[in-house]
Amino acid sequence: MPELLTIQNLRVGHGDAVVIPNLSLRLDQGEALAVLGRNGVGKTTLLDSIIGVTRRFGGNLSLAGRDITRLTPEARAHAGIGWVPQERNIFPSLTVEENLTATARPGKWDLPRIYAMFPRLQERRANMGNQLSGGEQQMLAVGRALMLNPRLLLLDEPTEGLAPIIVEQLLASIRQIIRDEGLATIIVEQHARKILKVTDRAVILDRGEIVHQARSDALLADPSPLEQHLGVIAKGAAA
Ligand SMILES: Nc1ncnc2c1ncn2[C@@H]1O[C@H](COP(=O)(O)OP(=O)(O)OP(=O)(O)O)[C@@H](O)[C@H]1O
Repeated sequence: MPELLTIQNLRVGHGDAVVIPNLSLRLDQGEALAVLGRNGVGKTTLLDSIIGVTRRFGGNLSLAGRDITRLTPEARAHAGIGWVPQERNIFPSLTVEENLTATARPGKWDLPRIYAMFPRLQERRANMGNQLSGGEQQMLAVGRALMLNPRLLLLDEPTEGLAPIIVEQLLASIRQIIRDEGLATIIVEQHARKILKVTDRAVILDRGEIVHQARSDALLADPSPLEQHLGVIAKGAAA
């Protein structure tokens, strides 16, 4: 598969603090990557650096062969990076449908497809953003990112704070986006074992560095690196 995202010797952080000292990573077209690690190791900072909202001290990024290192977040979105932030950032005073269409761009992901994937959003299409449950907000955040018709989708802890049945529904939708639609995706997730069933490959971060990388099926077959690097988190997520 041709290369989609290439990160070379990236050094980023916030203010004067370097969170990721020197990270290189490659994602192929259509590939799904899980980013795992304990709290505070820099997973969100990695996603933030791909959308361009961190302070960069060095290194570069390219998307489908185009250098995006110096592009603004808006220009990166235009270049094809869709982002679902941890906070979801739903527009509270817009309806579900307005949230979906406000930033949409033409392509195969349109309202009928989003509603087919998330029938609940169609039922709630006239409700305001601030009238939604956590699960509905997360579906809306994913739907809105897809409506940008991105070539790369970034998901930051999509299942955080959701009830177990909603987590399963959302993971099924994410699996469909990855497996059936072939959309290249990077997912930060605390439910390590659940997300490994959806992704092709995983990296484990510790203090801003990749300390382990493997195919997801290999990590599921031998989860000892999860236990070594994630400790109680991996065990807690085993169910
Ligand atoms: N906007 C910010 N300003 C200053 N420091 C920040 C900011 N965002 C994150 N940090 C710091 O950067 C480090 C990495 O945080 P980050 O959120 O990337 O980790 P994480 O692995 O995503 O953790 P979590 O699972 O808790 O979200 C932490 O020490 C955090 O306090």
